[in-house]
Amino acid sequence: MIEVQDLRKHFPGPKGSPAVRAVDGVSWAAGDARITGLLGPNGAGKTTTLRMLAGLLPPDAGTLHIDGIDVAAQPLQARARLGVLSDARGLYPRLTARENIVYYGRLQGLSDQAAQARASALADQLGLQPLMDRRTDGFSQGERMKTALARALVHDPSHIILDEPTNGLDVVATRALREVLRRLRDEQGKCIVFSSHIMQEVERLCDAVVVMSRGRTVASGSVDDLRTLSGHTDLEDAFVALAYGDAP
Ligand SMILES: Nc1ncnc2c1ncn2[C@@H]1O[C@H](COP(=O)(O)OP(=O)(O)OP(=O)(O)O)[C@@H](O)[C@H]1O
Repeated sequence: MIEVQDLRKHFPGPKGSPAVRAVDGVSWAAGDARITGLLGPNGAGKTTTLRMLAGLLPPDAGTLHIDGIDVAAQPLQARARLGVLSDARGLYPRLTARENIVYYGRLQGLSDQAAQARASALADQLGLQPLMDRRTDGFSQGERMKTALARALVHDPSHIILDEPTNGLDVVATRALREVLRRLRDEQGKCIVFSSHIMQEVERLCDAVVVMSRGRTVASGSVDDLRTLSGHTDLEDAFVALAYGDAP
């Protein structure tokens, strides 16, 4: 389970301007064996929230817990339970897909043998086999995403966070990713959180949705709860009403 409580992060604004309130009082919880969507328009604070959860950025205030472990107080223990697929993907272009995955496994404390075995198992699971011994330089967006996902899963984390994972993916790759995430939820009980700005995408996959806007949590619940809360049956209308208030 992931719990985020009254999280805040401000960045200094350009000279003479007020600080950017990237995250300004965000609270939510994501349960095990569930897929939770962090839904918000551009600049809502989703990436900043996920970066703090991953221990990559210190919060100004608030707390983050993974299975009750305080990310600030015990970052290594928290990190061990977390698989992170960042927006940037961050693969080493001169290494093959296999080497990228194994290297990360080694960083996570796996033996070489265990990391190699995990890489092969994940390659089967994600349909990566034909790519495993190619350098990732020149990989397509979908190939990069699959490799980065395998790398995020190499240490078999119980929690997985994904920042806009379908960015740049075609419809087939998007469907394949959805299927993988469903299997991780249903067969392995993983706690999965992913960010998106597309309501329809969240509807197809998520058990629970947290709507963020301007650095705050503005609504949370099931997709049906959000429809009821906003008074709109059309999902796009519901999202616009919740995220932008009275905007068109
Ligand atoms: N390092 C930084 N320095 C200054 N401002 C930042 C920094 N990182 C993020 N911001 C600002 O914080 C706000 C929230 O950004 P964030 O990337 O978290 O939003 P997001 O919801 O992930 O948006 P998107 O969907 O466009 O990726 C934005 O206004 C952004 O410009």
